[in-house]
Amino acid sequence: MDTMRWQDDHLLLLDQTKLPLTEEYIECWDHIILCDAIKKLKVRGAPAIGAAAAFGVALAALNYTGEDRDEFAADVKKAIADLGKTRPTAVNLFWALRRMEAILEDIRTYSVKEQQERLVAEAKAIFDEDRAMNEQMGQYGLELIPESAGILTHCNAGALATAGFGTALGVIRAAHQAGKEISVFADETRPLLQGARLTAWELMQDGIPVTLITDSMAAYVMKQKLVDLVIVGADRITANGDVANKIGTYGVALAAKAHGIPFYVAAPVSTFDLSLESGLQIPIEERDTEEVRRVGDSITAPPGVPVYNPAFDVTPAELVTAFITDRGVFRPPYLETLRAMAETK
Ligand SMILES: CSC[C@H]1O[C@H](OP(=O)(O)O)[C@H](O)[C@@H]1O
Repeated sequence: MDTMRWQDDHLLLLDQTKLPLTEEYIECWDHIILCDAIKKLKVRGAPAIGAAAAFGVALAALNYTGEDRDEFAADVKKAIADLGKTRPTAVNLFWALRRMEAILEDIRTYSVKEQQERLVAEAKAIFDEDRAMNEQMGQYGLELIPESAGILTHCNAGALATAGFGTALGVIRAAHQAGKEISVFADETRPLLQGARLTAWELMQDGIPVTLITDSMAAYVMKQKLVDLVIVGADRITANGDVANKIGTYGVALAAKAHGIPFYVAAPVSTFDLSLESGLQIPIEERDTEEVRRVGDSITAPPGVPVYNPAFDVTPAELVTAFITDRGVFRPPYLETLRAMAETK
C-alpha cells in the first residue's frame, strides 16, 4: 500500500478516509483536487501532506500550456498559495511549498518546459527523501527500544502519514524487523480515529502485535505496567523542543511522566520549525464541530451541542525524553542540540 504514486502526469492518492475497509486511489490531475484531499484528510500526516502538496505544485506547473515564463510563474505561485491555505499546523506543508517555490527563482534561466521538469523532479525528490529519512530514523531509534517492549502510540505516524515506512511507526517497524518482539498499544484517537482506522490496520498488515485501546485507557494501561515507552509523531517542533501533535498527545505525555515512562517523539528534520521559539507560537487547527458530534455517519451527540475541536495540542519540551530524527537521537537541552541538528546535512 502506497500513500501516493506519481504517474508521470498525474498523482494517484490513497483516500485514507476509506480505510480500513477499502483501499481506493484518487486520480489527481490538478492542485485543486489536492487542496480538497488535504483539507478532508484523504491524505494526512505532516510529511505526507508536504509530499502531496509538492506534487500539487508539480501538477499546476504541468497544467500550464503557454510559453510565457512570467505567466507560468504566476500560475504556479497561485497554486502554492492555494495549497498553503489548506491546513495550518504541520510545518512540513510550508517547508515543501518553500522548496518548490525556490525552483521558480531560476525562471529566467530555464524555459517553461524545463521549469516544469524541474518542479516535477523536486516533488519526486521530496517524496523519495522522506522515505529515506524515515528508514534512517528507524535505525537510530532502535537503541531506545528494549527487547519485548510494550509501546504505546497515539494517532497515526506510520507509512500512511509519510512517503512510506513512517516516523513513530517507522521506529516500531525497525524494531520488529530487528526481531525485538515488541507489541503496541494504539490509541484509537478521537475524533477521526486515525489510530483505530490507520495505525491498527498498518501494524496488522505488517504482523506487528497491536492492541487497540480507547484514548481514555492510556493512563490505566501505563499504571498496569504494560507500557515500557511511548513513541509518537509530530506536526511541528519549535526551537525549544515543544511539540505540536494530534490532540490527546499532551495527555499521554503527562501520563507517561507520572508513571516514569520514556516519551519519545520521532520526526524528520522537515518537521522542525526553528523560526518559532516555543509551542505558544504554533497555529493550532480547529476543525469542523460535526467531527465530534458523529462517529462516521452515526450521530453521537445532541444536534447543535456546542463543540470545541482543536486537531492538535502542544506537548512542552520538558515532557519529551528524546527526539528521534533522521540525523540521530537528541536529548535535552533542546535549544542548542536542535539547532545543531538542523544545521547538519
Ligand atoms: C508523521 S506526522 C503524523 C501526525 O499527523 C497527524 O495529524 P493528522 O492525521 O491530523 O494529519 C498526527 O498529528 C500524527 O502524529
